[in-house]
Amino acid sequence: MNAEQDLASYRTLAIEGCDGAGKSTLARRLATQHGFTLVHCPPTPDHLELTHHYRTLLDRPGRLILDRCFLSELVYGPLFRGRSRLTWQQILVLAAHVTQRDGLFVHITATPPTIRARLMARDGHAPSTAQITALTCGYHRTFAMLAAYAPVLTIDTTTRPSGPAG
Ligand SMILES: Nc1ncnc2c1ncn2[C@@H]1O[C@H](COP(=O)(O)OP(=O)(O)O)[C@@H](O)[C@H]1O
Ligand SMILES: Cc1cn([C@H]2C[C@H](O)[C@@H](COP(=O)(O)OP(=O)(O)O)O2)c(=O)[nH]c1=O
Repeated sequence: MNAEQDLASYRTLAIEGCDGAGKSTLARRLATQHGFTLVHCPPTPDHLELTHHYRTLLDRPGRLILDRCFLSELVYGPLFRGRSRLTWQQILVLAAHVTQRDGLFVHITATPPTIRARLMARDGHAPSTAQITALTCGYHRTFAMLAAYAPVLTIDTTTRPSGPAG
C-alpha cells in the first residue's frame, strides 16, 4: 500500500490515537515488513520523569516505531486523571526530537462506533461511545495543534482493511 511505503521512508514513526483505533496492528506490520524496532509505550507510572523517559527512548539507535508516545499524556491525562503531567512546551521539545530523528507523527483514528465495536471484539469491554468520542476529539485537537510544529499524517482506519496488503 502506498501510504505504508511512504511511512517506511522515515527513520522514526510516533503512532498515536485512541485505544482501539488500530495503532498496534499498523505498528506491528510496519516493524515486520520494514525492519523498524517497535517500542510500545504503556501508561507511565507517576514517579517517572516523563521528558527524560521519552528522550532516552528517542536516543536509541536505528529505525524506531513508538506505539503510543508522550501525546497520550495530553489526551488521557486531562480526561482520566484530571491533568496532563506534560505541558505543551515540554511536548514541543520532545516533538522536535522526533522531527530531528527524521520522524513523522502518525495519527490513527476511526469513528467512535467502529472503535467501540473493535474494543468489544478485542477485550470484551469498552468505554461508552461518548467517552470514545471525547478521546477521538482530544486527539483531533492535539494533532491540529501539533501539525503547526511537526509533520503529521492522519490515517482513518474506519474503512481501511487491516490485512497484510494494508
Ligand atoms: N485497519 C483496521 N481495520 C479493521 N480492523 C482493525 C484495523 N486495525 C485494527 N483493527 C482491529 O481493531 C482492534 C484494535 O486494534 P489495535 O491495533 O489493537 O488498536 P490499538 O493499538 O490502537 O488499541 C483489533 O482487534 C484489530 O484487529
Ligand atoms: C501511554 C498512556 C496510555 N494511557 C491509556 C491509554 C489506554 O486506554 C490505556 C492502555 O494503553 P496501552 O497499553 O497502550 O493499550 P493499547 O495498545 O490497547 O492502546 O492506557 C494513559 O492513560 N496514559 C498514557 O500516558
